[in-house]
Amino acid sequence: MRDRSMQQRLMVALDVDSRKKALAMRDAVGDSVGWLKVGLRLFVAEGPDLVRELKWGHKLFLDLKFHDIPNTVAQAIESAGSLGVDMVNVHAGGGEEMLAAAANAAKAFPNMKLIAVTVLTSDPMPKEQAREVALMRARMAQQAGLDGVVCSVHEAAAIKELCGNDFITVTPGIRWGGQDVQDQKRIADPASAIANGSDYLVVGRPILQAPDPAAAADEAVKMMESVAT
Ligand SMILES: O=c1ccn([C@@H]2O[C@H](COP(=O)(O)O)[C@@H](O)[C@H]2O)c(=O)[nH]1
Repeated sequence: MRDRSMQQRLMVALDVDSRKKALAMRDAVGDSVGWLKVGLRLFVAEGPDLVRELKWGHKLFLDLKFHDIPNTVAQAIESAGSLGVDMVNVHAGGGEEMLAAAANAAKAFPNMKLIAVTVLTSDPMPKEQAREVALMRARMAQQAGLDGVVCSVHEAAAIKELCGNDFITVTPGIRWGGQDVQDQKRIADPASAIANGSDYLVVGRPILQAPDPAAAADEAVKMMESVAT
């Protein structure tokens, strides 16, 4: 994946509370990022219509971390697939049967990537333990037929080693230049993310709260490029 342009590997988390703010942020970042991520806040506020509207011009990651009984999650995956999103996720804590049901439902949408959250980047568990759990869940997700995982940069290289380079790693918890860590626990900068095998970097507040969001995204891209082969 290292040959793709770094903008195409950068996802901005649209953690805002209205359609108006989401569209304004999309326009502000423009093609400095390849992906928009819609998470709980925006989806609960604006619903599927906005997801349909946002998916033109950027790739769309629907980050709702489904975690429920297998049948319910499979149905939610079908709904996400019908929305035409490019990526959707479940929480690996839902277990093997839930992951397999999700993967089975996703088969009807071959252009949509299905990934699983391993251990939240905000989880305070010790790093070694987080790594162990993340590796175990990544393997379980792969065996269930998923395309990849959400993990921190600290686990990305080990997951690639265990599951292979084609198994997607999406890494939030990105901070640089002394930025406020906020509620994140396992963080890394954009260059380290690329160096550790992250395929996609998720950046929220460092872009959303920047005086110039496109400049903040460009800064991240520059750091990503500094270690690209
Ligand atoms: O383990 C996880 C899974 C998802 N996220 C999401 O990524 C962004 C990060 O936002 P920042 O403002 O850059 O901290 C946010 O939407 C989370 O819901 C995560 O952080 N960690």
